[in-house]
Amino acid sequence: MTEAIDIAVRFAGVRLDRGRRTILSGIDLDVPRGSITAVLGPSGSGKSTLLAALTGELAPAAGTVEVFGQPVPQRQRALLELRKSIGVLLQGNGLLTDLTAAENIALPLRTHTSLPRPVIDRLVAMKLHAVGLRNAADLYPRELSGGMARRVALARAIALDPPLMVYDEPLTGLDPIASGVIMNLISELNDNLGLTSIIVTHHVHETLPVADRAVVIANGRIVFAGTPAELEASDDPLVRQFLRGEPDGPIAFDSAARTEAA
Ligand SMILES: Nc1ncnc2c1ncn2[C@@H]1O[C@H](COP(=O)(O)OP(=O)(O)OP(=O)(O)O)[C@@H](O)[C@H]1O
Repeated sequence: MTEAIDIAVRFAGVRLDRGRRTILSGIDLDVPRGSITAVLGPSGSGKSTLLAALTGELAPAAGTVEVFGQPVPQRQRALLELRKSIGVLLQGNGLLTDLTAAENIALPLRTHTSLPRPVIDRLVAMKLHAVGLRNAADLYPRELSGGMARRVALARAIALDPPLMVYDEPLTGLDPIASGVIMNLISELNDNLGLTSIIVTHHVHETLPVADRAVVIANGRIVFAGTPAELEASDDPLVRQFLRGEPDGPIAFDSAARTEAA
């Protein structure tokens, strides 16, 4: 087996700019196939920007981003193909309010496949089962708790059986019990379906237990990459400041983040 086959996502010498501003630079990162990688960092550090490069929303100003050995394409058609292999769970869930849970999950199947209705119904039932919501098929988003809605969004994200899952702040707005359920599901789905998962979050303590690898972003670069145990043991002042959530230290919080926190 070649090395490329074992690597699901590779960033090599990547610089990411927003307008004239460089948000991240010198990004070298390998995400092993089958792993769960937690991407951690303070608000405004560039975690979502990193994801945008992975899904092709933002082209790197320098370096290369590869998904399953292929450079993330710039051309729209090739990009749409790539995106079918990446399941994305966004903070806001993005469920359509006038569709039931089952109809929301069926949407990507209807849009991207020509499978007959009974097959789609079957697949939707399987996805609902996978997230533990077999009985919620006919409920509308307004009838779901926050944790249930997140699970429906997760079922929709895996509808097309993408080999790579990307989670952007999957715990936002959830109480500790619902958070535990979601983290367990992310971990179970990764193992049972043979996925690779990248979780962008500032919920360090909830995420590290299910992660194989952790990456910390701060001050425009990767300041740590290793196992969760290595992260906990790190004596790097930047890492310690982030883990302890201290406002003062070597991490320079940008003004946008400061305004948000105020
Ligand atoms: N579309 C955009 N146009 C211009 N600047 C942007 C855009 N998106 C993000 N930024 C800026 O890039 C920086 C990094 O933002 P990003 O959202 O990637 O950080 P983050 O670590 O995901 O933050 P959070 O944890 O708050 O979601 C911020 O200073 C932000 O203001």
